Amino acid sequence: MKNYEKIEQYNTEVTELLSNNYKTIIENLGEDVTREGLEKTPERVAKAMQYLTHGYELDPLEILKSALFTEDHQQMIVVKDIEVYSMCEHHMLPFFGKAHVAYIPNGKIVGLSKIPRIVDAFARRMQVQERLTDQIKCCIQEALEPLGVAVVIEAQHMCMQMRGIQKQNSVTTTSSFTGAFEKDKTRKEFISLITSKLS
Ligand SMILES: Nc1nc2c(ncn2[C@@H]2O[C@H](COP(=O)(O)OP(=O)(O)OP(=O)(O)O)[C@@H](O)[C@H]2O)c(=O)[nH]1
Ligand SMILES: [Zn+2]
Repeated sequence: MKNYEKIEQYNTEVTELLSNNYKTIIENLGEDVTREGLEKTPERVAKAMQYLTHGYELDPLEILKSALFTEDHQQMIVVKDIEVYSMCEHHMLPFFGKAHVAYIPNGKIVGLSKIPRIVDAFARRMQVQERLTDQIKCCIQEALEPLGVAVVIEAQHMCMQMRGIQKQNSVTTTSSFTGAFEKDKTRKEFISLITSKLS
C-alpha cells in the first residue's frame, strides 16, 4: 500500500482520546454535549481533525522518489493552481488558496500527480504559509536535484477573516526559489506562466 492510501483509516485509540478532549471543549464552551445534534460531534471532530492533519503520516520525499523517470528535458515544468487547504498553527483555523510549482529538470522528471500530492502532504499539517512554501521547494530540490525549483502560494487566512483583524479580501503571497529561478529572466518566465490564462 502506498503511503497516501491509508488517509481514511482512523486510529481508534487516537479517535477516542480526541473525542474525549472535544467533549470537554464543547462543554467548556457552554454547550450541552448530550443533545441530539452534538452527541456524535466529538467523534466527528476527532476524525475531521485527524484528516486535516494527515500529512504527518505521509513521507513527501518518498512520494516523489516513487515516480522519478530519467528524461533529457531541460525546460521549465509548471504545475499551477493547485488547491491548498491547510491549518494555521497559531489559531488552528484554515488557510486556503493556490500553489504554483515549477522546476527545471536535470536528468530526472517526476510523475506530475506527485507534485500536488506533496503539496497536500505538507499542507495537511499545522502550518505557517512561509514554512509550507519552503518545505515544498526543499523536498523537490532534494528528490530531483533539478536546475531550479519555484514555489508560489497565494492564500486567505480564516484567522484574519472571521476573527481578529477581520480583513475579508486580503490575500497573502509567499514564494521560494532555488537555482535557475534566482535569475531574473527565469523567474519572470515562471511568473508570466502562472499568471497567464489559457482558456
Ligand atoms: N507569518 C505568518 N503568520 C501567520 C500565519 N497564519 C497566521 N499568522 C499570524 O500569526 C499571528 C499570531 O499573532 P498573536 O499576536 O500571537 O495572535 P493574536 O493575538 O490572535 O493575533 P491577531 O490575529 O492579530 O488577533 C497573527 O498575526 C496571525 O495573523 C502564517 O501562515 N504566517
Ligand atoms: Zn491564524
